[in-house]
Amino acid sequence: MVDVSSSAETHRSGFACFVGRPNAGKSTLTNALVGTKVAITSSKPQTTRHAIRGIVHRPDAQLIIVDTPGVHRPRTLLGERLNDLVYETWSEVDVVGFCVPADEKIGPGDRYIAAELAKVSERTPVVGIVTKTDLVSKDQVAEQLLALQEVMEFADLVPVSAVDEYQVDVLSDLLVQHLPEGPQLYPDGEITDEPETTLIAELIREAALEGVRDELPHSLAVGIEEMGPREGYDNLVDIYAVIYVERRSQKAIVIGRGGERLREVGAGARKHIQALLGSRIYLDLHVKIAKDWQRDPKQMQRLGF
Ligand SMILES: Nc1nc2c(ncn2[C@@H]2O[C@H](COP(=O)(O)OP(=O)(O)OP(=O)(O)O)[C@@H](O)[C@H]2O)c(=O)[nH]1
Repeated sequence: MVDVSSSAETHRSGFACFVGRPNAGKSTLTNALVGTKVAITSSKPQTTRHAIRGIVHRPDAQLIIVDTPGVHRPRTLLGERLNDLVYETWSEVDVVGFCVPADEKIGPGDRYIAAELAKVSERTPVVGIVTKTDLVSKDQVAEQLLALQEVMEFADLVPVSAVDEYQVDVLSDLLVQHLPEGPQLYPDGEITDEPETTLIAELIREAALEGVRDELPHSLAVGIEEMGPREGYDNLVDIYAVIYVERRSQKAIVIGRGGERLREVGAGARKHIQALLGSRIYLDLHVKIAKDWQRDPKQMQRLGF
C-alpha cells in the first residue's frame, strides 16, 4: 500500500504511462486527467522517442504522462513481441496504468500485456484501470474488476469513466501517491518546444540534491552543455552536463568518496531522463566550481536563470 499519511506540504513529481490494447481509452483518459486548463502539445523534438502526452498540474504534485514507444500503437501490441525499450520505459516510470475497457471481455491481448507487465511490477507499481464504466451497469463494472484482478497483481484497482469524469480524480490521487517527493518539473501552462533541456537539468539537479539538500541549499545549478543523438546509433542520446557549485567543499560533497556519490547522482538522473526521452542515454556529468555564479548575470544566463 502507498503512504497516504504524509504531510499536506509534500510535493511529488514523476512519470506515468498507460498501457492497454488499442481502443482501451488511454488517450481519452490522459486528456481527462490533464484537463482542458493546461493544453498540452506533444513536445517531440528529435531526441524524443516518445512524446509527453500530458502533464497533470496539481498543487501537491506534477504528474508527467509519457508514451510507451511501440505499445500505444495499434497492432504492434498483439502481433509483435515487445521490444526492450518498452520494458525500459516501464521500469523507468514511477507508475504504470493498465487500462481495460469495461465493455469488452478481458482477452488474450490483455493477458499478454499483463504477463509482460508482471515482469516489471516488482520495480514499478501497476495500477489496474477499468475504463469506460459509463457504457455498462454497475454489476458489470464489478465483474470486470474481479476479472482484472485475476490477471495479475496490482498495486491498486480503480474503475473510471473519462466521458463522465467518474473517478478521474481518484485515479489522479492514486497515481500521484506512487510518485517520489520532488519539485514541479515543468512550469504551469503550456509546454513550449524549449524545455526539454531545462527539464533534464532539473532532473539532474534533483538527483544531485538527494540526501544533501541541507548542505547544498541553493548553491547548485546544472547546465546542459551538449545533447544529441549519437551518430550510427538508433536509440542513444548523449548528454553532457555540468553541475555547478560555489565552493570546493560543495564539490567534494557532490562527488563523494572516490566519486561514489556522483555515480549515484548519474544513475538516479539517468532513470528519469530515459523515462522522459524514451531512449537510452549516455550521461556525462562533471562538477565545476563557478564562484558566486548566483551573483554573476552572465553565468546566470548560461545556466538558464
Ligand atoms: N463511452 C466512453 N467511451 C470512451 C471512454 N474513453 C474512451 N472512449 C472511446 O473509446 C475509443 C478509444 O479511445 P482512445 O482514448 O482513443 O483509446 P486508446 O487506448 O488511446 O486507443 P489507441 O490509441 O488505439 O491505443 C474512442 O472512441 C473514445 O471516444 C469513456 O470513458 N466512455
